[in-house]
Amino acid sequence: MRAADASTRKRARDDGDARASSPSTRDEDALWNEKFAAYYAEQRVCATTADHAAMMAAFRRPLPLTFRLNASAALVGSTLRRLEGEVLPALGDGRDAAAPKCAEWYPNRLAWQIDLSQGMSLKTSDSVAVRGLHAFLKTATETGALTRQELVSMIPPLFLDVEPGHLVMDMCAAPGSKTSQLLEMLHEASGPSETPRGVVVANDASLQRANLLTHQCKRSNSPALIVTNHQAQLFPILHDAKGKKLRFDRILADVPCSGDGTLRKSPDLWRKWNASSGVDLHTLQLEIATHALRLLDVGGRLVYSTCSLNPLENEAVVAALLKRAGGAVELVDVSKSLPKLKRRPGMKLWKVGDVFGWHNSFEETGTKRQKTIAKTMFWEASYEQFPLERCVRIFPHLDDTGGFFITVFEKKGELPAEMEATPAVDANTTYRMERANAEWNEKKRVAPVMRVHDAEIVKNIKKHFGVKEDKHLDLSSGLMTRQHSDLAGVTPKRLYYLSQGARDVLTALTKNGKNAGLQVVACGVRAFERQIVSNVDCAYRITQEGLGTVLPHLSKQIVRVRASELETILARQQDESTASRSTSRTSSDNVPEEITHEKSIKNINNVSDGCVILVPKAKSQEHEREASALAVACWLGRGARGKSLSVLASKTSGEQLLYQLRDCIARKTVG
Ligand SMILES: C[S@@+](CC[C@H](N)C(=O)[O-])C[C@H]1O[C@@H](n2cnc3c(N)ncnc32)[C@H](O)[C@@H]1O
Repeated sequence: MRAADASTRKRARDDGDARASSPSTRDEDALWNEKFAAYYAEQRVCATTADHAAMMAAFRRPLPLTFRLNASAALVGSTLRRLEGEVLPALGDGRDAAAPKCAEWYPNRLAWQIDLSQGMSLKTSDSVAVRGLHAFLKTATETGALTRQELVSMIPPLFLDVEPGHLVMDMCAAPGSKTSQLLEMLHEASGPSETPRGVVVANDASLQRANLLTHQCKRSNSPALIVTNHQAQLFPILHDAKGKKLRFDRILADVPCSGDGTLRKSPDLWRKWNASSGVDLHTLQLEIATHALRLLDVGGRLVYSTCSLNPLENEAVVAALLKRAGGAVELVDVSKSLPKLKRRPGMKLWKVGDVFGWHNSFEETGTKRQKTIAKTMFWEASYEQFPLERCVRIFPHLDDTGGFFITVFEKKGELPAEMEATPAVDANTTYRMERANAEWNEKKRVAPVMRVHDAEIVKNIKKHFGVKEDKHLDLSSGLMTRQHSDLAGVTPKRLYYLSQGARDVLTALTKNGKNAGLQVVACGVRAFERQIVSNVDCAYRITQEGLGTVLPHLSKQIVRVRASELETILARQQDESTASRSTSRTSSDNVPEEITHEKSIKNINNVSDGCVILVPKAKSQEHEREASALAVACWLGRGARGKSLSVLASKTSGEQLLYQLRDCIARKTVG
């Protein structure tokens, strides 16, 4: 056992004591826990006393505001220009914030860090620049262009190396910041006009948190998302119709943990932390990681991560897993990935301690304590063979972040039989899992898991919108609903589109060909919505959320308009005063008043009433993608004032689209 060096610990605290120089808005005395400092000095998570002191000092400083722009958003360029050109320069004089920093290790300048002056509230600040930042963050977040996320939390998905066809599982996913990042990666890798073949299954044991995740990830408008509610360590083993195991290519196990790396964000932890914090979850973490390896395909990657510093939740879990797997998995050396990320290697040696003190071995630990202390927590000589230095440790003083731990595994072969054996499940749970589909997915109707059986519904949509199907869009098998569409007289309210991978998971079975009992909270993207109007020959309209998926496949009901015409329509939705209505119209006016150019008039006369998609004219072929990303779903109807167009997108989406349209007009990419 290593001797605790009291003087080292004292120095660590003294060197790290930032209280004298800190502003007084936070209760600085509350930002310290002697036992925490001593525990980690003894564990030697930092190699030197000075490093330990720097870590402790950094933990006492508030965390900067951080966010990430969505890389797969077609107009990410315009969001970045707005950020770098308007929002950040306004903060420029240093009064409200230190100079904003772009995280250099994150691809394409998409991750940012802003250190607001202490005590400054985004919402209620007196500063116009800070309120401008708040408004930007709010709109961009609501429209899915941006995610507020801690920098360290952005690392695990980057190490997963996701490809478009991958079946991806996020085992402990709520509230979902990493899930949305994974979805973005799946879409970005697929290309602009293609639906990814793969899926991200986002699971969480808490139904309440799974619902929160659904809400967060709705902004991704992705047909490749399934949200489930299972204990990750009991997630059903899935099989296809031929009885072959359906395994995942990529798995993220961002497991529940003591969270002591988040002290900067959650100062309450200073008071709550004790030496048993890292002990309580070790066994669950190991069970979740073990099951992750069962669900993973050979050749696949598992990323295990925690926001804890504690080796009992980190290296001890990794080493026990490697031992169990007996050579079937290896640690991936990611030292060359994200080269600008400041990191430290994993620990090769650790100790087991809790509120009762340090324990030399499992056998020496009293029976009372053995209830919480597990054998797998203890370091063993056989672990020397494992390259645990390949684990990645992030400390708050390295790059002004929280603390974090990440490990990347690759499955090289089948697991040993005793590890492969599905965890013992009691009869109640088996019964519940078998009944789950009926209970969850039909009676409660919480998720759109029923196929649209009525072929007429699909045929009608395809005909009305001139849908050209291919491997990226297959409405006949990809549309799902919450209601049985095969019952007489039922026209489901909403139709959701699911990627091929999402459908494969949703229809998967148990080994014996029974219903796999997936408890599905949400899935797919809402693509069509019922809107029955007497003179319109299709009972469904396209939603703005679904446009990204279906637009590349439509040949009818698309209207090319001038960018200025679309600008007027969107400005009117925002009640902009310049967009005033003309008063001289009558019901005989056959063209909406915003459509004034000859060619646009011809185009709008070529579509039938009902749902139409307005797309601004691209200035050249190379700007077609930008123009398509500005497409707006509208309703073309007739009222007392003649023909009119109303925007179907929400007002917030309209605001973002209007900003992006104006950006494209200024850059002359649409006209
Ligand atoms: C560290 S948080 C995950 C954060 C998330 N990955 C993100 O980036 O937003 C851990 C999550 O695990 C969930 N959880 C706890 N026990 C679980 C279990 N046995 N199986 C699955 N999820 C569990 C919690 O509800 C919590 O949402």
